[in-house]
Amino acid sequence: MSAVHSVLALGSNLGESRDTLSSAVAELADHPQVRLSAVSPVVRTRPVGGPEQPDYLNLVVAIETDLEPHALLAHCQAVEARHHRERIVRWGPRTLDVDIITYGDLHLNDEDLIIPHPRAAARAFVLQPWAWMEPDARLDSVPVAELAARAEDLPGLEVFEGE
Ligand SMILES: Nc1ncnc2c1ncn2[C@@H]1O[C@H](COP(=O)(O)OP(=O)(O)OP(=O)(O)O)[C@@H](O)[C@H]1O
Ligand SMILES: Nc1nc2c(c(=O)[nH]1)N=C(CO)CN2
Repeated sequence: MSAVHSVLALGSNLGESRDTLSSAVAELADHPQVRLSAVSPVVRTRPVGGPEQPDYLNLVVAIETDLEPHALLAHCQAVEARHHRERIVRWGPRTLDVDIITYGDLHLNDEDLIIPHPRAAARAFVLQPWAWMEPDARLDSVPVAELAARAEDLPGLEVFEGE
């Protein structure tokens, strides 16, 4: 089977977020069945949902992978765990969050894994860095740049590094 193109979104708003994101990208790529193909600029974003909490740093990456979706989720969660990710409050602050946004054209709705990520289409903190990384990208056939322009959290987003 040929490798599948997948987009992952990373976020951090506790600890040394910039360093955490850099090591997380390296750790995601450090797998025999994962090849990193692109990394977006880093953006600083206002928290969407949840309690009052610090701003986030967010980025997205594109990978080519032979891992099947649940194995990829397990790999993402192992990387989160290495950064002492704890889930205390829904949408609350975290040292590291890694979400699977797309996995080829797959649509999946399992108890523990929904692809495309169900909230990605409304989140500028995912869509804008993705559109910068892959200007022709589409999510369910809608251009990602268009979705980003419509997202309510776009005004709070600024480039932190890389553009
Ligand atoms: N596409 C996906 N990527 C990552 N996790 C997913 C996905 N779909 C479902 N999940 C499930 O969501 C669970 C909760 O994830 P998590 O605690 O990271 O949510 P969250 O980051 O607080 O909120 P959100 O899902 O809105 O980003 C995970 O344990 C995982 O099983
Ligand atoms: N700005 C921003 N807001 C969020 C984020 C995030 O990564 N960035 N992640 C969330 C849960 O996944 C909830 N809210």
